[in-house]
Amino acid sequence: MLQFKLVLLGDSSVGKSSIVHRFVKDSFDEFRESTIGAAFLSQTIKIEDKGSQQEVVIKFEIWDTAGQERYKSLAPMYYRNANAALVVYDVTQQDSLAKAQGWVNELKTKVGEDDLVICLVGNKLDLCSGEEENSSKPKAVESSEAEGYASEQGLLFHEVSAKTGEGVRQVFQSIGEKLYESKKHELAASKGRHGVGETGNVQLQRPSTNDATSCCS
Ligand SMILES: Nc1nc2c(ncn2[C@@H]2O[C@H](COP(=O)(O)OP(=O)(O)OP(=O)(O)O)[C@@H](O)[C@H]2O)c(=O)[nH]1
Repeated sequence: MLQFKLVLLGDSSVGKSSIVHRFVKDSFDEFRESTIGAAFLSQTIKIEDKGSQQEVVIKFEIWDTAGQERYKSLAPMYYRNANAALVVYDVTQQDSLAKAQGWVNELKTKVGEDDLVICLVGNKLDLCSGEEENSSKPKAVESSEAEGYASEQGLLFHEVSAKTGEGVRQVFQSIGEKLYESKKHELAASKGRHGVGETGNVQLQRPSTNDATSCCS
């Protein structure tokens, strides 16, 4: 089993916790409370090795950070040593894309582009479907704008709804596949350099906090 550390970043209320809860527990809460500090959850997925067509199990150790401004200084503690980052914005709030872009810049400066898979995620797609008359809102961030930015920056890009579940699994699946491919290349390169293979479980960076379950929203 491969283990990867993943962090969620983004403005308050964009739906970071809701995306994680949809992925880990397949549930959604209309009245979710804002996260305090950060929350930790984990989930495994299976991906297919394209060469051998064998299934590979990937475990994500997920740090869901608090988006409120007063917790901003804590974020480096959670993105340090991360293998992947989900940078989330709300498709109905243009400002939230600017905040997401700020996080992308910070990650690229502080963690480095080669060490981190970054996925830009536009959430709350259901609000723009026009199906729910009472809650429906105009789409403030066009897909082409966010997608163009993501491709310029070399990021993965997805639009999702934590409420309906649309697209959520694909986010983690595509991150898992990308991390697995880079891990394979890394192992092949190290095998070439040292003339020896690596077998068994591969442990990647772990969260630096001792008690992973101590802080929850
Ligand atoms: N309609 C709709 N509402 C959503 C969706 N995702 C989240 N919400 C709602 O948006 C609000 C904020 O969601 P959270 O998941 O707490 O947002 P967050 O980004 O974790 O917020 P912080 O913890 O403050 O950083 C909650 O009321 C959710 O029910 C979605 O996909 N569609």
